[in-house]
Amino acid sequence: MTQLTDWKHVFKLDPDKEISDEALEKICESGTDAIIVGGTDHITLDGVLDLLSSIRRYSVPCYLEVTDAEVLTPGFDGYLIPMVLNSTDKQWILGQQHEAIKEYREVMNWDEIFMEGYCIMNPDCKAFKKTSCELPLDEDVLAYAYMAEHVFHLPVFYLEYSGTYGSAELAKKVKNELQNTHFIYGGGIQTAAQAKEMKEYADTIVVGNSVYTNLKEALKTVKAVKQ
Ligand SMILES: CC(C)=CCC/C(C)=C/CC/C(C)=C/CC/C(C)=C/CC/C(C)=C/CC/C(C)=C/CC/C(C)=C/COP(=O)(O)OP(=O)(O)O
Ligand SMILES: O=P(O)(O)OC[C@@H](O)CO
Ligand SMILES: [Mg+2]
Repeated sequence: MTQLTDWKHVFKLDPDKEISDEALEKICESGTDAIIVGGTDHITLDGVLDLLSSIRRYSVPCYLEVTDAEVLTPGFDGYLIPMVLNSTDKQWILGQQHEAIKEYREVMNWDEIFMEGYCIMNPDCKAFKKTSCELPLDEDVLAYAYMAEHVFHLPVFYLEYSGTYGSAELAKKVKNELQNTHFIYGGGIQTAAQAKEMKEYADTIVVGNSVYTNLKEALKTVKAVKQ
């Protein structure tokens, strides 16, 4: 199975959104490196389990991005745990994680768990509002990337523009800041050209909403970064 550090392209599917069997087949058979199941709002255990069982018809690796401890469930190939570095509220950096660790530490297998240092850059997205983020300047983002690698030794730094296409110039600067921490970019990728541009700098690009709005174009992003 492809390791997270080898991922070039992933699709992120939201258990709160409808997807047809036909669309799911195209996504899972697209050649993407993995599917991440995750979202910010209305994430229920039933929704997560339904999506997991549909994805399990295919061989693509499937990871859960844990945004609510209530939906933690076995059966995924791996678990991604966000820490929102530009949140102004400690609960989204360490607090929720701390509470969950008290409950789950006995069953935590660190070979399949990856902490993600998030920097959320779109003030209009749900995750930015929910986690009371402040919009960082470029120099702040670079300092967060530096902290992710050298202070917290996080396996992943995630530059998140959910819902809007971000700055490739900033992504380039972030890449230059990271040597060991894996760099994920996500947000607003709708076309092959955008996927290619961000993949110049990010180790992995994530395509989310556009699978629900223009699947045909979204599928082209896979080939664009794998050539
Ligand atoms: C039982 C079992 C199998 C256990 C396995 C062991 C295990 C994995 C234990 C984990 C324990 C642990 C530390 C859990 C953490 C729990 C937790 C709730 C952490 C907080 C995470 C967090 C900071 C969430 C905030 C929201 C956030 C950052 C979401 C990230 C995803 C994101 C930005 C989505 C984009 O928004 P989207 O929803 O797509 O927006 P649209 O709908 O507008 O598109
Ligand atoms: O939905 P989009 O904007 O593609 O963003 C993907 C992902 O980074 C969301 O967490
Ligand atoms: Mg989404």
